[in-house]
Amino acid sequence: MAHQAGFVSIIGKPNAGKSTLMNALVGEKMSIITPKAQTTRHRILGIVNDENYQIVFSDTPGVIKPHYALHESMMHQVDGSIVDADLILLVTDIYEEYDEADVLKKLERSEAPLAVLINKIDQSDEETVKKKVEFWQEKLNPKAIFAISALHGHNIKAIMDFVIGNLPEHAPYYEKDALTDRNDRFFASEMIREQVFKQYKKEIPYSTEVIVTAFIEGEKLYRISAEIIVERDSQKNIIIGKNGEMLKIVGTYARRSMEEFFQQKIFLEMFVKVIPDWRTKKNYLKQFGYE
Ligand SMILES: Nc1nc2c(ncn2[C@@H]2O[C@H](COP(=O)(O)OP(=O)(O)OP(=O)(O)O)[C@@H](O)[C@H]2O)c(=O)[nH]1
Repeated sequence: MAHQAGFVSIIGKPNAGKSTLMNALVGEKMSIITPKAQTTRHRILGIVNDENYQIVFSDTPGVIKPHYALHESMMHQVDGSIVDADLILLVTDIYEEYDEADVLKKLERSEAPLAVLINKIDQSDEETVKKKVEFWQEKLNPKAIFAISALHGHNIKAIMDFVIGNLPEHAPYYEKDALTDRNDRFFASEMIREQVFKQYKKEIPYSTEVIVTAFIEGEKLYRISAEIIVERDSQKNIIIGKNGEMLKIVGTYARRSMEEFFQQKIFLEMFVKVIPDWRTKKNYLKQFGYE
């Protein structure tokens, strides 16, 4: 049998459940998940390997109208993943009020086969699901529609079967033992960012970036140093919290996630640094890995 391989892009609005789906499909925690919109800032590859196929999933930032340079970079990554796609999975939230115009506009650029995934059906009822299926059938006439719960793993197998059934014949794009294109430093910084999104309110998560400055793999433990970057002194104080309590909480949870992910004891130290308006400055964005 000829080997199959292809790029499968997971696209949708913020908070639709793209990262949750990606992790469910890949069977590993590749992407961080939080209840807040715009958690994902980079395109992240999650690779599923089998003797006969290689599926390269892309988790992407939620589609928004860009308000500053960071958003522009995020949307470029979405565009790139649509151009590359052999197959597109459009993730929609069952509660979304049919306003997917921005996403649909982006999809116009692609001729790749499309499946619409109606997510979070665990929070819904049969009648609503049926109406949504009819809506998408009418609107896009996609190759397939699945009603799913990414969180509860409902219908994930059906999506996998669909993907494998529509994967082109191709040699593998990555080594057959590769899981992702990202390195350990990236995942460490994402696990800190996940806690920043979970522990702080309002604009703090959106004003924050995390950079891992040292990652030393000792025999007994990994020593990880990171900078939490914010835009203003007032934000720095909030991140640190009274007597450093908030930063301690972030560190504790992030360290636990890292210990699970790396299967290693972790020593984590973090520093908070102010870079005024980093989100709008191309030179900093480049330095932080946004193209
Ligand atoms: N009830 C329910 N919640 C879900 C489901 N899938 C995802 N969620 C929740 O929806 C929220 C957003 O999930 P994510 O996977 O981070 O969404 P995303 O589309 O990657 O979000 P962005 O990074 O903003 O683009 C989280 O709180 C998830 O737990 C689902 O099937 N059912």
